[in-house]
Amino acid sequence: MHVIGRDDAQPSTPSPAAATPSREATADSAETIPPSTVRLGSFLARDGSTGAAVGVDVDGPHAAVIFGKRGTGKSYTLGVIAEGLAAAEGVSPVVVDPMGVFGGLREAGGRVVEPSVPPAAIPASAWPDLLGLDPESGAGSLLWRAVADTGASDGGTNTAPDAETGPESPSFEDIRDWIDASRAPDADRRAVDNHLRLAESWGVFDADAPPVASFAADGTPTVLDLAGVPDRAAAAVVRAVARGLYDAQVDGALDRLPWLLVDEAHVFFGGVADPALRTLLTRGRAPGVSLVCATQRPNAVPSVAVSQSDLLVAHRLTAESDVSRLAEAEATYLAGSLASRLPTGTGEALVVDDATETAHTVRIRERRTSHGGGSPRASRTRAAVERSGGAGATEVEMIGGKPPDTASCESEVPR
Ligand SMILES: Nc1ncnc2c1ncn2[C@@H]1O[C@H](COP(=O)(O)OP(=O)(O)OP(=O)(O)O)[C@@H](O)[C@H]1O
Repeated sequence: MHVIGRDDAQPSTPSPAAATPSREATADSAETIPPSTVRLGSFLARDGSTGAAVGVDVDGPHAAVIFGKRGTGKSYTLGVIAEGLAAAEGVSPVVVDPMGVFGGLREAGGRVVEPSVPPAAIPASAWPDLLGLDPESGAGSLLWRAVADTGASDGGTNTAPDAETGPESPSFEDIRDWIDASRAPDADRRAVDNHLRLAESWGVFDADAPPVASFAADGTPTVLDLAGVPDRAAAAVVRAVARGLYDAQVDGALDRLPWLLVDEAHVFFGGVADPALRTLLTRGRAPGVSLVCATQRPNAVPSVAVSQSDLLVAHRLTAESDVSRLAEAEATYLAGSLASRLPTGTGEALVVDDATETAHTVRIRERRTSHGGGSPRASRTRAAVERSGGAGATEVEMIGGKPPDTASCESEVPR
């Protein structure tokens, strides 16, 4: 098997896990999978035939991006990697699932949780931005001071959560009490109260929630189900989890290497989660935290996501701006443009490997667990099949993830 992300000429120091054969090997007896390797697929030749198996190294930490226009297989590929991580030793995958399409990972022993995080997991300085308040306004600075003084962390620079107990987190009630006792103008206090009620309504904060490192504590693949959760609330969870995993790993609180896999990653850059994701991209590999970001909008993720990634998986892209982001990955060792080498079929991808300084076309393997994504088809709804008398239909199902939830729209600040 050709292993991407591992330079065999300069092998990394083998971890204890490296000596253990992957559980994937027993799941797929037709092929022996080297230890600490996730099977990705097979080389794809120009004539459409497939060649030798291709795997991804998971012995060491990596930063990876998966690009592709809608329906080309990004989420599916992210799921393939998650499945492989679920079978590998010494790693703890955590999947951010904004569309509710990774529930099938239960079949690989995973758990799906509706995550809640302690308010302290978001630094006081980020709260005004999170709730849409100008930090320099009266209300914004009041909120900042209230969260800071009631004990929220400073973003993890010196109050990394303990894996067992975590830091003491203020509750919304504590923050409100502080504001009530302050001598701030009534208008500011009312504004902050309204915004706090909005944050409470998201249902993602809980002062008694376990520290976020617990999502990666025991190696069980964890899917953070954020379907139907407003974007800003989901971003708060991603910020808390990305930073929490980083801090826990720096503190040596985890006994496995955490992997954070983020689907629809463009939603999380540019908002409150942005600094934590950038930290993982630029500094995550030193302590051993991996990040995999999948997006259909490469132009909406920062350049640093491409420049810091040692692994790039590109499915079909057509938009000029997205293709130009891909061009940023064109290293001197790659002959010609990446865009001209992009495959066109669903589940096919160009894989650029910085470790071996090569690019290959790969057919991504099929999932062993069910995939919840895909495009709903009117022609395959129950109504359409019943009308046609069921002709040609072997199974009546709605293909796709969770239906859009009206609750997912950002609600207005309650008045
Ligand atoms: N490697 C593959 N092998 C077999 N089928 C695949 C593969 N990749 C994708 N598919 C098929 O293509 C469909 C679309 O894939 P996927 O849901 O990953 O698209 P996507 O690029 O994430 O799209 P979106 O942006 O809409 O989420 C899947 O439901 C699956 O049926």
